[in-house]
Amino acid sequence: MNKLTFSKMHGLGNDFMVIDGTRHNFDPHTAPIAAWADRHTGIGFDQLLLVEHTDKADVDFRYRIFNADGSEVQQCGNGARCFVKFVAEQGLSDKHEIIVETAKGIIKPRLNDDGLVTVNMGQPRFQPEDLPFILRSNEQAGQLTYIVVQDLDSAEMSLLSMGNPHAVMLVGDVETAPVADWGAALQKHPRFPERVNVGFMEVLDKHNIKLRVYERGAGETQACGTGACAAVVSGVRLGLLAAGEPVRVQLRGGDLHIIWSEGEDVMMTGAAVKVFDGEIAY
Ligand SMILES: N[C@H](CCC[C@H](N)C(=O)O)C(=O)O
Repeated sequence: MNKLTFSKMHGLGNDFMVIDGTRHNFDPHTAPIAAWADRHTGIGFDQLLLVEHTDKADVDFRYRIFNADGSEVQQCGNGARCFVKFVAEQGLSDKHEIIVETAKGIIKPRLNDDGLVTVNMGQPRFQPEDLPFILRSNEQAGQLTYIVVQDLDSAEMSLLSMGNPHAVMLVGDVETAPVADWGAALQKHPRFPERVNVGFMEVLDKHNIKLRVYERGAGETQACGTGACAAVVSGVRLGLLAAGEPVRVQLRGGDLHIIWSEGEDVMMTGAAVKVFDGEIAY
């Protein structure tokens, strides 16, 4: 039997089991992640976050992310804010800003004096191979939007990567948006060989949006950090949101503030909360 200590944390209700892989000999490929993720018979979380050592120069930690279905993915924005708070609370670093290696790039989370966390999420990517998605013969790479056809309906979507893949569509009202059925269908649409996170964005004005996200491998979550970044990038590119100025993203679980302009890194600021510490034998 293995004994494993962990912290339960969340970023705006997007919740995590966080494990210190520098102190535990933890193998994510044999651990029962999907069983632990179950909210009735397990611990209950959207993603499992793993802190690991890295041998890369100028990088403090490696950050690995596993969805509730057990799939390992490239990025998690809400998780990044919890990651830096966990690292500080566990005494793994005394830095306020750490440099973190993920499967698809470097991010820099920073603990602010006001208790919020700001993360440099790096640059968005727009090429088909970045997500990946399959380009149709009548489309060009780097288009602002693409028409994704699902059964007899079609949706005009922005397609981009924040390290993980996102498809963002504009809706008139997030409350009535077809999140459950379109989210589930588009998440596994054949155009996305590694599936995709599906965002439903309602633009209120140049500095405010509402957003719901049906996450790959987890379903609709209370909030999605990379989804909020992808929505703001999409809105700025479409000329609907202010470039280089804070945009307030209202998610089910609370607000994130995102800043982006063409060619720049995406900056995300929001809360990170530790709920409890736990131990599990498996
Ligand atoms: N479901 C995502 C990973 C978690 C992203 C989300 N929780 C965030 O805060 O960015 C994916 O499969 O790419």
